[in-house]
Amino acid sequence: MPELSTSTVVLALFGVFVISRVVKLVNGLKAVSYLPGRRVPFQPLALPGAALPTTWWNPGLKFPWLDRFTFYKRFGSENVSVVPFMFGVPGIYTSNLDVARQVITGGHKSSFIKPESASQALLVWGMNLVAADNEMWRKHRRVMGPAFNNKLYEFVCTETNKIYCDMVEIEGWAGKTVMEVPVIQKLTFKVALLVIGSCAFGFPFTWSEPGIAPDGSMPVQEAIRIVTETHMFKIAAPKWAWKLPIKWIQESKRAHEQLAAFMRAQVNNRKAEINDGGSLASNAFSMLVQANELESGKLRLSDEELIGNVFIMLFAGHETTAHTLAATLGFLSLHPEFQDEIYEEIVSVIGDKGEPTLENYPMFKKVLAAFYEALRMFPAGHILIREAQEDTVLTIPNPVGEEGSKTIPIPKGLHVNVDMIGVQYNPRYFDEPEKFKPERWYGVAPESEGFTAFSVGPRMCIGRKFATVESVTWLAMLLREWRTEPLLREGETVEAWRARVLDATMVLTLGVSDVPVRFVRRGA
Ligand code: HEM
Repeated sequence: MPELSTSTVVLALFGVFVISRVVKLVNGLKAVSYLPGRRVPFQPLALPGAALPTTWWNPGLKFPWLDRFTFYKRFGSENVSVVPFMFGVPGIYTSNLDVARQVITGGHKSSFIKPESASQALLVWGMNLVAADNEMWRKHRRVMGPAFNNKLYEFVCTETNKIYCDMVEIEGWAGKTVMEVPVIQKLTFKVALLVIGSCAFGFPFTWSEPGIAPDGSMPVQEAIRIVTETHMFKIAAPKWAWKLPIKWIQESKRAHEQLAAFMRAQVNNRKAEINDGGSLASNAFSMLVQANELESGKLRLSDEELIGNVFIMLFAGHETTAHTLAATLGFLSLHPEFQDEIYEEIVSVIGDKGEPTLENYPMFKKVLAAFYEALRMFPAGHILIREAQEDTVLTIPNPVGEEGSKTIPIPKGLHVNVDMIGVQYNPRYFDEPEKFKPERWYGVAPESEGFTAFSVGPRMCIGRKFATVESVTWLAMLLREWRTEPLLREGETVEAWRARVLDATMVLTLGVSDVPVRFVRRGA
């Protein structure tokens, strides 16, 4: 037999590789029923595609944001496919709500679930409502549901008022006429963390930095802050990385361990209190334990699941609310006329000195509209990933102006991703979607499903009212006293500020870039 030269072998292997990639592409195209779209080397939502920057050849994580005006228009459809030929699974991206409803509404009969790869990051503290599917989801929602009630929202309202007053005092705003805040997220993240700390966890957090406890242990407030800030490391780092003698890694490890022990003790304390007939506190943790004690057998959550649900409130509710508040102030800085309308509304509801209450929360229609509009333009939960757990079908409505719909087969394993940015910028639902127009929400009931950025159907965000009560309360307190303006760099125009600042950052959630603002005291 003639000997094969090295170059022949390399060429043959290369040929096999090319053929295998062509086969992968052809299979991918078949899986998405040849829907038009992008053909790319890597799936955008998984490694390595997600880690590489968005370029002409790699969509990356940020493409739904960068292409928000053009992606669906370019392919003439609200449903577009992204098929990788090197690595990853093919997927359909939808900006259509009828299609979204078919995949995200869940329920025990749903053909779609959250893929394991997407839920993994959420399981650090135990199974929870966000990560669960099918029967497991029903079990968690049944226990979590009762904790989200008016007693909790009243507590959110009073705590937010208190946190605002602490902020003014401790940050030294009292008596000042101008306050420059180079990154408003520094404040909004702290507000959101303290509100979740008090109202979800039930710990009395304070605006001033907590010191080290006399026995040298880390205070809970500090542990929660560290755990929140190092969450991505916890998800991504291999076990050995935790042994590295790097100060912040060791600090994070200590924070995780202390918090885990603390939470276990807290579950036991709360159970004992409830079983002894003690009065029920207003925080979500206590109400969750209470609702769970009423369940029995398979319907009862384990201690680990209870803790998983308390933590998921932190991860689902902290960054999302903080970034939306930052975006709201960013947009309002560009719209002084709208701020004046908001100011009049606030004074008409609570006067010059009063504090917002849950009762008057629905009267802050314009404050809420500003928050909802900022959320529409920066939808924090920007991508809802689902995977077909069996062969099924999707009904796809025809383009705007054409009656009817068509049905396409969806094979098991295909990803159908609801592109929330695509939905919120879809002209079918919002006219002039790229414009900040809070008035589009006037007259829409606060509980309406129209605010789709919180998702739709039974799996809609359970923390929606928590987030809006907190945000409206904080904004009402702030905007009654202060006017917000863009904090410009030397020689910068307002248009340049807008282009620099109102851009997105994207990791687990979508946020706005650092927002620099200047607060000017009203009447000064
Ligand atoms: C502006 C703030 C918020 C936004 C934009 C937001 C958005 C969302 C979205 C889009 C979902 C659906 C996710 C999916 O199906 O994959 C969701 C679910 C969820 N959110 Fe929020 N959220 C916010 C605040 C909160 C807060 C404050 C909490 C808790 C205190 C919270 C807790 C949850 C939970 C537990 C779920 C899972 C619900 C289920 O699957 O039944 N969220 N959120």
